[in-house]
Amino acid sequence: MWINYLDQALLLAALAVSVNLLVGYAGQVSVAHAAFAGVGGYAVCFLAGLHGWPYLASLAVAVLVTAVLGVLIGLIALGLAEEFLILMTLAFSLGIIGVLATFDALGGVTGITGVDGLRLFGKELDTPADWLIPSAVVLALVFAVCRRIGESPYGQVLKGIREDAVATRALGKNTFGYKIGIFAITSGLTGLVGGLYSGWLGQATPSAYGFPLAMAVFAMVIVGGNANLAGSIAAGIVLTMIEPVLRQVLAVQSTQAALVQVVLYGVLLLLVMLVRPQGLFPERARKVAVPAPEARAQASPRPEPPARTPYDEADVVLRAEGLSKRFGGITAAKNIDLELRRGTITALVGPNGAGKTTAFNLLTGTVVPDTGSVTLNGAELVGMRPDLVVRAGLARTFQDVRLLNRLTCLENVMLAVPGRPGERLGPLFTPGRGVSRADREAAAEAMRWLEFVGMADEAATPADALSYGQAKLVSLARALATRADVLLLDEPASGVDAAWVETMLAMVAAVRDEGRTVCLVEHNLDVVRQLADHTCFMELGEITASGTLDELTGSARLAEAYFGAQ
Ligand SMILES: Nc1ncnc2c1ncn2[C@@H]1O[C@H](COP(=O)(O)OP(=O)(O)OP(=O)(O)O)[C@@H](O)[C@H]1O
Repeated sequence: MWINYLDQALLLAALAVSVNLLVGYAGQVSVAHAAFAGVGGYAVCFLAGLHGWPYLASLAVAVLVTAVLGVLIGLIALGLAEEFLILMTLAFSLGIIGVLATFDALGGVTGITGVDGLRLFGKELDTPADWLIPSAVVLALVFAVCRRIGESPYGQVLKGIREDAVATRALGKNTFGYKIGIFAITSGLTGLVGGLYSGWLGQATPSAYGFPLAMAVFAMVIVGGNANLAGSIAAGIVLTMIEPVLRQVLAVQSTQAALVQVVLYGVLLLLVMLVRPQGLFPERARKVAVPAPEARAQASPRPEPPARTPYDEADVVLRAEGLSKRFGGITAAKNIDLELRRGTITALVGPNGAGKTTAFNLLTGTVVPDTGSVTLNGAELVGMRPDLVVRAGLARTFQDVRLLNRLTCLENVMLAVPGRPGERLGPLFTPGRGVSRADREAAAEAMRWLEFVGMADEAATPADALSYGQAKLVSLARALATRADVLLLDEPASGVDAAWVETMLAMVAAVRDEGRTVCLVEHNLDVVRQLADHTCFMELGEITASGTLDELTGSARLAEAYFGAQ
């Protein structure tokens, strides 16, 4: 009796672990995963139960079918905002269960029942005790896979997506690809668990995989703690055991016990969300070790700054021609021509709403222009995904900083370091030390950029504990760590307290002295005067004047329209 419940607890815990990888790490809330488990369960009962397939082969099909289903549904649902994702996956979950219940071959509304005689490795799975080891092995396997992914550079990218998908994409990550990938992996894992669950139940029925199961799994994830896989196991086992304890220990009737269990799930969920929204166990923060000073020194020493070339003689690195963008009736960008020259700083100035941030969005591919072209070292960027634009060598910072709050400063910057093998699944599951070695090197490189901006002492500090000025410096380090040649800095000094402005100015000048090309949007003309080699004036989406700041401020029209008010 108790062993039977333990089997169930282990399998539900495995479901909770896989859903936690999706919800807790990647922040993608899916209600469809209980239904994916149902697809796995039906696949096994249909193939092994009704058609005599070997159990292992039918489990493999269950994993494959649910992973493919995950990709298909992910492609439709994951482009949506998070609140719509919940609704969309709820709709898919109802649809999947509804479709399964319509096929006569799958037993219609009663499902496939009376499945027995399943065998694994020659052993018949008959009694609850027979299911204990397969259930424990599946839980261990799901835990190992989810932990490997979650606590790796891949998992760091997932957490980045959870914190701020736009900022993570601006660090060169294909966020949509990662979302599809993790949706498919967790779907496949739930399909596997469903295959075991239905085998253990001896049936696959629409009611077993409906909304109550989805809620039970959510309760386990939330009570156990987001991104805490061990917490999900503990919560999975404890919550599943409520019903048997009510029945066996407190002698509550079985139908009442099931009802009380559902009510308790609800109460627990409410309590946890009100009192401890992060779950009973906090997020299991992966400790990225702060590199020792020797390790940092070895990480690609900075080359001597090249001698500076006068602005007019410097090569054009980035050229925008005829960029235009309308949003409904608003012309946010009109025929913008812009040249950024190697090793120089260009400033974009102009009144609020002039289109400066839009210009950055158009250059980086965040917004697709209606017309025009952008070339970086001769290569066309228009039409390229924003993460590929970063990889091509054009990175940006944001006016509102957009650090990944629950990640440390070091993790924020590490995430920008390109080419980490642990961000791909293949190397993660290949034996060898390549992933951890590359990770140590990335940490040393990230540390070098934190040192560069004077933030090395805050490496282990979560980003949300920084002052605004510190956060802007870390965001600069993060842009530098992308190794992009051209940096677009959106108001690097705005909102920064006086104590940090000088540091920020020195940093931006140092970035130029390294030979990188900078374009900055800035309202503070003192900052522009100190930094910019060239200034473009924007109004109503157009660049209407350019030259040195003194030339622009000398224009009577501009002085009256804008500079006079400064
Ligand atoms: N996604 C969008 N949808 C609709 N309108 C937009 C969008 N993005 C920008 N705009 C509009 O385009 C115009 C230019 O905005 P933008 O933010 O680029 O100006 P800005 O010069 O950066 O302003 P600020 O100095 O205040 O940051 C504004 O009228 C703005 O409302």
